[in-house]
Amino acid sequence: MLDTQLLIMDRVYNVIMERVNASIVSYTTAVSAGVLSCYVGLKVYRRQQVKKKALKKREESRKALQDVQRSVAVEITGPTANKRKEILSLTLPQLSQQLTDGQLSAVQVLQAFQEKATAVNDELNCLTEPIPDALVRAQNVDAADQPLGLLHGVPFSIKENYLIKGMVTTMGVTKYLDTPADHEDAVIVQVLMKQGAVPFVKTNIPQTLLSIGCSNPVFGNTLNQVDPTRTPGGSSGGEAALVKGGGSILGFGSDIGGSVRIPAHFCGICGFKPTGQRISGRGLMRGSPVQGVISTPGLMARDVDSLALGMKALLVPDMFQLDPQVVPMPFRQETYEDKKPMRIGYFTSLHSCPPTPSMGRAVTMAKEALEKAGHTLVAFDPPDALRAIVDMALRMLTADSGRTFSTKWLKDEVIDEYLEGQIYLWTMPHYLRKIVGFLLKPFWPRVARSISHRLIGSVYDLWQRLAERETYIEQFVDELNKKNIDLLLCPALGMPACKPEHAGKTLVATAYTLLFNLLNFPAGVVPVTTVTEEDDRLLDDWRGYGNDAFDRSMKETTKGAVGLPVAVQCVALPWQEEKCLRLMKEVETLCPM
Ligand SMILES: CCCCCCCC/C=C\CCCCCCCC(=O)NCCS(=O)(=O)O
Repeated sequence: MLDTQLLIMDRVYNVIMERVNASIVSYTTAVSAGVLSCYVGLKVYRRQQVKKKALKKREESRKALQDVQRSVAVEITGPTANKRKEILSLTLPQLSQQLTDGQLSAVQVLQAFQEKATAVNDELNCLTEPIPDALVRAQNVDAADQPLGLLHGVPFSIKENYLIKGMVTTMGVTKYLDTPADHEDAVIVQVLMKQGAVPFVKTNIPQTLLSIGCSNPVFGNTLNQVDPTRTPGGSSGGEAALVKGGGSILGFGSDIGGSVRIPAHFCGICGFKPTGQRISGRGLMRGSPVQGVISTPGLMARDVDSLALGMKALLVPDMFQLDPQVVPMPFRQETYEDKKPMRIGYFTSLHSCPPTPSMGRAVTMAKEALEKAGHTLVAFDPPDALRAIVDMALRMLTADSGRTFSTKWLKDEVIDEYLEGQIYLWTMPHYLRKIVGFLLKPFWPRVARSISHRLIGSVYDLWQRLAERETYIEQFVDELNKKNIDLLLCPALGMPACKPEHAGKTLVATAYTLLFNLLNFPAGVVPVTTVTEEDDRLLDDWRGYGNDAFDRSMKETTKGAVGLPVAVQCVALPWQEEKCLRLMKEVETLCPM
């Protein structure tokens, strides 16, 4: 009897447990499915909200730009239109002279540039927003009893990452759309305004600023006027596109790996980045607070004299007071105007990153012209460039394993279509870098090396890298001294303007610009030629470093670039901005475009 009872109880227990188990499984499945769909739903919802927010801002900025455009519209054939054409054809020194003499008014000049800038924007999408009180500022300049400074009444444009009180600064990231700058304008803007200049528009950038393209989910993609299927470059791409289109006479950007020089070269204008702390970077939002690769503001214009005047206007006591970290050294006009023959080092290629054919040809062209003009050109081979670019610069740029990207800038953001692949390069985990590097090494050693480079794992590691950089700078300077040279002429980049979809795959081309951020030398680019049919033919046999993935992307994007501008790069020793600009001016004079 007891046995039967036990058996029945056992069966009942089993039946109950089976049911309980079954319901636990279905309950757990249901809960997990619920949690998962809530998570996915929330993600999708958040994404939509981010997209909506971005589109709302884009629409607002489009309307604000249209309002400006309407407010300055005039009869195309009337006298005002003719005067505006005349204003737009002047160089910066001519324009500031005529404003100072009272031949032109600040309002008249501002309106000419507002009309042109908005027209260029209709074509290229290079502007982000108009600066709201530009007209009032121009009116105040006109009301002054005497000229206010070197740039009395000159309108200028700034990259989106320059803070302007009351305006948002986003770097193409929507989480910053709700926080307009409440403090003060960037120091550069303050100093230029004290010199009588009028900031009037902000220009487009790539999301996060660490790209050589110019696209972001808030303001969209900017086009290159010379070939709209190509990018104007980055990160100061909107600025270069605007200056090239004639919508601004003086533009300001920032540069940690070439962001002023690359877009200037892609668009066919002049661009200059000084030594870090020669001009103030205070009030600029940065893509990365990296150590050892120096980010600095820079200038863009159609000619070198305009860059020199821009520098002169900045290097004044107002700047040294507003930012005491800036070296208080005024512009040395006599060095810029010096006529003594120069001794210049040159190279047409870095062994670790050979440029596509037009880039080396441009250097040879400028070298021969300089020699003919009486200067001495000496071959120079930058020491250990691959180690400098990969083991020092790239390693320091990715020192935080991409955490600034993934947690600070891009968490819960829509990532720009042209940035997606590149983000992976910054954020790839160390173990994966090692595996990918190991697999690629036998076929593409350079690609393997730049992917699998060791991340910086400790403060000790960081100190070692910073010390290595110091030693490298000394080694580089020693090599220059041995040859008795303090100026360099070299390719502006590894290739002419690329297509936006190739911007992330051709970063290797930045070896030429990044090197001088690592060294912290002043450097600028001047257009000297355009890509020819012959350059395009030579490209067919071009293999670069070893026809690896980097070379193939550079080749693919360079194919068909006939007619695109090609610049050379001029470089000087730290604090020798005036010498660098002098070499740029000489190249510009000897190789007119
Ligand atoms: C010779 C071998 C090369 C190996 C591969 C190197 C790959 C290079 C990878 C990355 C280079 C980073 C360049 C990033 C573009 C920089 C754009 C820029 O300057 N942005 C400005 C940011 S700022 O904070 O406003 O200054």
